[in-house]
Amino acid sequence: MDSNQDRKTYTRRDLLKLAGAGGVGLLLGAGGVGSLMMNSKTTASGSPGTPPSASEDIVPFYGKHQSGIVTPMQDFICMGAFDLTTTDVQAVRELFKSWTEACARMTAGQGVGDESTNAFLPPKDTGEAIGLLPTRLTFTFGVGASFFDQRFGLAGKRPEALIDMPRFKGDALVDDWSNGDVVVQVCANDPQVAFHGIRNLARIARGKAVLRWLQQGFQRTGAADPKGSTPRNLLGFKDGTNNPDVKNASVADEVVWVPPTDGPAWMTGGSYMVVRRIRMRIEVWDRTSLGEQELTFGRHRDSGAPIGEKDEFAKLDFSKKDAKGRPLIDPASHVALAHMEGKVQILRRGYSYSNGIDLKTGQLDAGLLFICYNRDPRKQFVPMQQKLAAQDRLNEYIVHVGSGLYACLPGVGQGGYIGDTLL
Ligand SMILES: C=CC1=C(C)c2cc3[nH]c(cc4nc(cc5[nH]c(cc1n2)c(C)c5CCC(=O)O)C(CCC(=O)O)=C4C)c(C)c3C=C
Ligand SMILES: [Fe+2]
Repeated sequence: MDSNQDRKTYTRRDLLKLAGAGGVGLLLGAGGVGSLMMNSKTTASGSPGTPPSASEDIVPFYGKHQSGIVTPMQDFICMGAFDLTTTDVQAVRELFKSWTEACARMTAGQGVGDESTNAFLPPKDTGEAIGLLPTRLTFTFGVGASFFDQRFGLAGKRPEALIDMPRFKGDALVDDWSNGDVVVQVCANDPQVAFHGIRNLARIARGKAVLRWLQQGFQRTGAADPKGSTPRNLLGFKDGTNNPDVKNASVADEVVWVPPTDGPAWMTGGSYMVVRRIRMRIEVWDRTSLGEQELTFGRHRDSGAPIGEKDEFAKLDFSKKDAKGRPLIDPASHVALAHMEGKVQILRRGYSYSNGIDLKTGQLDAGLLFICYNRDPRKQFVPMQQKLAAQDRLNEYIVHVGSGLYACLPGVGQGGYIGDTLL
């Protein structure tokens, strides 16, 4: 590494401005952003005790609702479920307090805990996010049905909507990839920042909780698609086109947030998160004709438009017929069924995953980490999935292998902690 001679000192804000203008590449040689940031006046983000980085990289952790639900999707996810190993509810409360503190710091671009200077102790922060911006890091916590079993004396507080998920036709669920006492969805625009988030939560949990399952996921990055068009799933189709517009608060209230009238009171402002790990039979799909693929979804692959239309956002009109009088959008297509006659909506927030290959078959182990939020899964996700599981043309190409339903806690106020309305 060269010396600091002749190096102009840039603030983080300077750097972000240049990045926005596309100037960083011109300004920096192979030493790149990291070296410049480490030598700049501001200490590297991620090192304990440093000031927060530029606001555009921060999604506030504290608020009425948890972030990571209606806030815009980031490019990467690292999601895991923990099983509690303690049976002491006070220890769970302490864990949730420690997690809150760590999340508030990490989302603000700081490391976990105070700076570690004792060479004889392991550092408090694991270090892989030192020098990295928080890249809109969010943490979203939920508790599963097992959180309300006899261990913590919370059985009376289990929400009625937190049902045991029914078995759906075709399910091939693996227990190791399902359920869990506490789920944490960690999203960021950098995979290492997201991984650092969940890794440090697991570290803090030592002696109180262990990871039961973990799944990383991705979508196209902002760098590859600066316009931010609808991302494509691994079957090549635009996925998310007809998601409800939750920027509109009344839509979010209708579809996502638990109102006081639904109860229990501690869930007001929370939501229910459904996770389905859905493996895709990619090799079969890749041998399927374009016509069949489009028939399966009810949309054109390249434009994302409903069959017979040109515009991705054209209204789905199931009454339209072709020259032979057959519906343009097949009634057994994915969108025709998932549309639920326009009466039921969910907020989808899924990511593609790729876990290498299945060593037994040599086939790709890849698919969709399907995540959705809804106000009451008994009225939204469950009837929708029942219909899809029974009739969807897409079922030929997918299999559900993991599942979880979680009560997503309300947001945390300053000075509060995750789950403080429940614990
Ligand atoms: C039970 C809910 C749903 C599951 C499970 C699900 C799996 C799944 N979906 C795709 C790809 C697409 N889904 C699309 C639309 C769509 N999907 C659901 C629900 C589930 N999908 C809904 C509610 C909708 C919107 C229906 C509407 O009213 O228009 C689309 C089309 C584009 C879009 O609107 O997003 C695609 C593509 C896959 C690959 C998959 C399982 C692997
Ligand atoms: Fe779908």
